[in-house]
Amino acid sequence: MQKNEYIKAKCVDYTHDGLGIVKHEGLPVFVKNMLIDEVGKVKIIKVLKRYAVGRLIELEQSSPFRQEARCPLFKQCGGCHLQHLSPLAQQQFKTKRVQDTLAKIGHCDTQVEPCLMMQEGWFYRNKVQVPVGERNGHLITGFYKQHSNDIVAMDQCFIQNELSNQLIPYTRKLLEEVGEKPFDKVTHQGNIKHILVKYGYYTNQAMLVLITYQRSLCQKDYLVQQLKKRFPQLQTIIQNYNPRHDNVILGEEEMILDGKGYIEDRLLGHTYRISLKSFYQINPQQVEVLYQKAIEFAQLKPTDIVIDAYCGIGTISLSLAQYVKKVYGVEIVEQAIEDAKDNAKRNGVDNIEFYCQDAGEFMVSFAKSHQHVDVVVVDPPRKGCSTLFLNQLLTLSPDKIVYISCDVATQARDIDILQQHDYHVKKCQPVDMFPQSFHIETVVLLSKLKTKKHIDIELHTDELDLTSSESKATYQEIKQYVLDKYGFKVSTLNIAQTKQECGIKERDNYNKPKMENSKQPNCPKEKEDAIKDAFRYFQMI
Ligand SMILES: C[S@@+](CC[C@H](N)C(=O)[O-])C[C@H]1O[C@@H](n2cnc3c(N)ncnc32)[C@H](O)[C@@H]1O
Repeated sequence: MQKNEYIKAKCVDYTHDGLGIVKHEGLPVFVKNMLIDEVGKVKIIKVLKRYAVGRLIELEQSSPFRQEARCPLFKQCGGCHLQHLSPLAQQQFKTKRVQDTLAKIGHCDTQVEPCLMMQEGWFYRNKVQVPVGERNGHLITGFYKQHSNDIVAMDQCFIQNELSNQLIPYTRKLLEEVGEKPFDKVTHQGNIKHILVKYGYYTNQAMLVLITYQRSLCQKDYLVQQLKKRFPQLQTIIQNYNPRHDNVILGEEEMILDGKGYIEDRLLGHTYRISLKSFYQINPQQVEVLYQKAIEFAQLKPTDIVIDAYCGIGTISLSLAQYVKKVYGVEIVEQAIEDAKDNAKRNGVDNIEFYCQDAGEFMVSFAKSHQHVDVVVVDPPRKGCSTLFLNQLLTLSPDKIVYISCDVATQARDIDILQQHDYHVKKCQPVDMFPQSFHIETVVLLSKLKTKKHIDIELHTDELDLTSSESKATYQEIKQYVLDKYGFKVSTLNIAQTKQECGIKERDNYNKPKMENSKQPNCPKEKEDAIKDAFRYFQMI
C-alpha cells in the first residue's frame, strides 16, 4: 500500500473512537466519517507498520444508518464523533464497544445489555468550559482545533445546555466592552483564559466562572450587574485566578464575585449543592438512569453496610442510603466532600459518613479496623482504580461490587484483576451519558464466587435462558432497524415467527402463544425478509 494511492473499499468495523475500518492488502485502514457496510473511494494518507490512515473521497454506497450531522462544525470540532450515526447505530456502536473491550481486556464474556440511550441526545451537557482568544481585534470563544492552540470560534454547540449558548457570547461581549484581553499562551500577555458555566438542569440555576491569568479583573461590579440583569438564572459568579502556564484549566484561588459560590441541582428526589471544583456528572437526565441501574444491580438490604468509593458530592451515597443501614463515602477533593457533608445534612440523611482521603488509603484503614462491608460502589476517574485500592477491596471482600466507569478500557483492566480473585461479572449495562460522542458510561455488577448468595442469584436470573443468538439483539432493536431501513413496523410476533423459521431458539414460552392451539396470522413475506435482513445485520444468522 502506498501513500496517496486511491482504493475502493468497504467499511467493515469501527475503531474505539468511531473511525471506520476498511481492510486493504491485509492492513486495517482507519477512515474518518465512514460507516459499516459503506463502500467508497479512499485516499491513503499515511502508511504505518500495523495500520494505515485514509481519507474518504467519495461515497459510492451509503449506509441506511447515516444521518446528516446537525452541527456545521462537526468535522472540525472533534467533540462529537458520532453525529453522522443514527441513534440506533450509535447504540450498536456503544454496546459492541463495551462487549469487545470487556472480552479483550477484561477476559469476560458476560452478555452486555443494549446501551440505554437518551431520548433526545442534544443540549445535555451541564458543564461547559471554553477558551477565550482574539480575532480581528475582537474576543472569540470556541474550541481548540485538534492538535493545535488555534481557537475555532463557535457560539452554538448542540450538546451543551442552551443557557450556555447564550450566556457565553454575552459574557464575551461584556468582557470586550470593559477592555479585557485574552491571555496569550506564547507572550503571557492578557488576562482572560476560559469562561466556564455550570448549570443545574432541574433547578435552572447557573454558575459563571471567569478564569483569569491575573488577580485583577476590569469593572467587576459592572460585569456582575449586567450579567445578573440579563440572566436571572445566575446564582453565583466566580473569578478563578490561574497564573499557571500549563494546560490545567482551574487555578487554586477563587474569588466569589456574587452569590454563595455554588449552585444546586436535584437528582432522584434529593437536592445537591455543587461547588466549582466538585465533580458533578455532566448529563443529569441520564445519570438518574445510571444510578437507578446501579441500585438495581446492588440488590440492597436494610442491614447492608456500603462503601461509595470516589463519591464526589455524595450523589450515589444519598441515592442509596435509604435502602441500607450505613454508607461510607470517600473522595479526595476537599470542596466536593464539603458539598457531600452539606448535601447529607440538607436532605436530612443521617446514615452516611464522608471522608476526604485517597480511596485506596481509606480502604487500608477500613480493612485494618476489621469492619465488615457488604457492597462497594466504585466510580473512579478515567484512569480507573489504583492497585492499592484494588488490593484492599479484595481484602475487604464484599459480596458485591458495583463498578461504574466512563472508561470501559480501564474498567475492564480492573475487572480482569478482580476476576482473578473470586469475583465474576454478573451484569453489564452501558448507559449513554455522552450522546453523539464515542464516550460511554458502564455499570458492572461483580459478585463473589463460592457464596451461597451468588448461586441463588444465578439460579433466579432470567438471562440464563437466553440463547446466544437471541441475545445478539433485542426485539426493540430489530423493530427499530426495520423501521429505519424499510419504513414499516414489525410486531414482536412477526419477529418470533421469523426466528422460528430461521431456527433461532427462543427461551421456553418466550413470545410463544399463550394457548397451545391458538391461531396466529403468518408473518407477511415483506416483513419476514426485512426481519431476516436485521438478523443478518446483527449477525444472528
Ligand atoms: C467519575 S467521578 C465520580 C463521582 C461521583 N461518584 C458521581 O457519580 O458524581 C470520580 C471522583 O473521584 C474523585 N477522585 C479522584 N481520585 C481520587 C482518589 N485517589 N481517591 C478518592 N477520590 C478520588 C474525583 O475527585 C471525582 O469526584
